[in-house]
Amino acid sequence: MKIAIGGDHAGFEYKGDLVKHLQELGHEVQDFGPNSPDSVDYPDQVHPLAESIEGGKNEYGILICGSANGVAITANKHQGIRAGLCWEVEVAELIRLHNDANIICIPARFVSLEKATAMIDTFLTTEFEGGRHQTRVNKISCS
Ligand SMILES: O=C(CO)[C@H](O)[C@H](O)[C@H](O)COP(=O)(O)O
Repeated sequence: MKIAIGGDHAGFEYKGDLVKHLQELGHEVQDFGPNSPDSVDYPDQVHPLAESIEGGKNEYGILICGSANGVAITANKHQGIRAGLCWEVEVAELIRLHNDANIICIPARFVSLEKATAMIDTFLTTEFEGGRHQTRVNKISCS
């Protein structure tokens, strides 16, 4: 799978380990940064990552920062994005199962690397359920 990953300085430490994990699983990973732990502004990484998914270059995205709220708010400004904030593995399953999310947002300051990894594995292996949920997803866009 083609996967985009990015976030801000608060997620930098986890991002390196997650890239390695995804590559070991055979995924093609595009890293949108940051490339150091120096403080950055998360929209600078989120917008190009979201555009790469809207344009079809990547299938799914992983955004990782401190609380995951800023990256989620920013990503969801894009019409073709459904970004879900996850803090439990079951939530990572539900954003795919019920919401057809194409980006998972991970709060690095509030979950362990092990949980972040498990959430990503679940996110990438869960299919959208469709049915009543497709009706709801179709109503999300408001413009
Ligand atoms: O919401 C956020 C960005 O998506 C995060 O919580 C940021 O990582 C956080 O706001 C960064 O705070 P800092 O004090 O500048 O490290």
